[in-house]
Amino acid sequence: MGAGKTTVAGLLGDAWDVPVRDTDADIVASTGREISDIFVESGEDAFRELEGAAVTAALAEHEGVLALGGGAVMRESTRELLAEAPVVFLRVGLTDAVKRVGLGVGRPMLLGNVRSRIKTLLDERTPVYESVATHVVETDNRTPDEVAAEILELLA
Ligand SMILES: Nc1ncnc2c1ncn2[C@@H]1O[C@H](COP(=O)(O)OP(=O)(O)OP(=O)(O)O)[C@@H](O)[C@H]1O
Ligand SMILES: O=C(O)C1=C[C@@H](O)[C@@H](O)[C@H](O)C1
Ligand SMILES: [Mg+2]
Repeated sequence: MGAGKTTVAGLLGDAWDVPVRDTDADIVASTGREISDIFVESGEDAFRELEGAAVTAALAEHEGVLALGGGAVMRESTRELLAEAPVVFLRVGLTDAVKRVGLGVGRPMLLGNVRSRIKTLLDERTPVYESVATHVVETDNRTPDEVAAEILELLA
């Protein structure tokens, strides 16, 4: 969270002139509920089921750029589906992530102490992100435009 997946996906879509999808936005659109409401009302497991279905649908239907939710690749079936595609891991360090998410509003996985929650998630997830990625791009101290420019070069 705060790596810039949604932001950078939009820039790549503009640069390549291709459609962009975002699994978080797809879940909100298909359920008519905000992500934080899904977590509160139905729990994380229910959200992860919806997310798995959203990734499956997007990878089947969509040609363009797909931004995933920050926890999507923790699901094995999602990792398997992604094996067919170039996958860019936008790396963000703790300090920049904390600055970018602010109080973490609308990000239920950050409830409590935002800094400590981000540290825990980064520690748990970084090895998984690295295992799924075909490309790793550093985002600390770089603007979204600079990040997108590197990806355009990597995937040219
Ligand atoms: N490289 C960057 N430098 C500074 N701010 C950034 C950068 N990338 C994104 N941001 C800002 O950080 C915030 C979070 O970005 P964004 O929503 O794109 O992250 P995300 O990875 O999609 O997060 P989530 O996993 O919660 O969906 C936004 O306010 C965005 O403008
Ligand atoms: O990192 C996570 O687990 C999440 C990231 C967001 O993109 C949303 O998918 C949701 O807030 C959960
Ligand atoms: Mg996002």
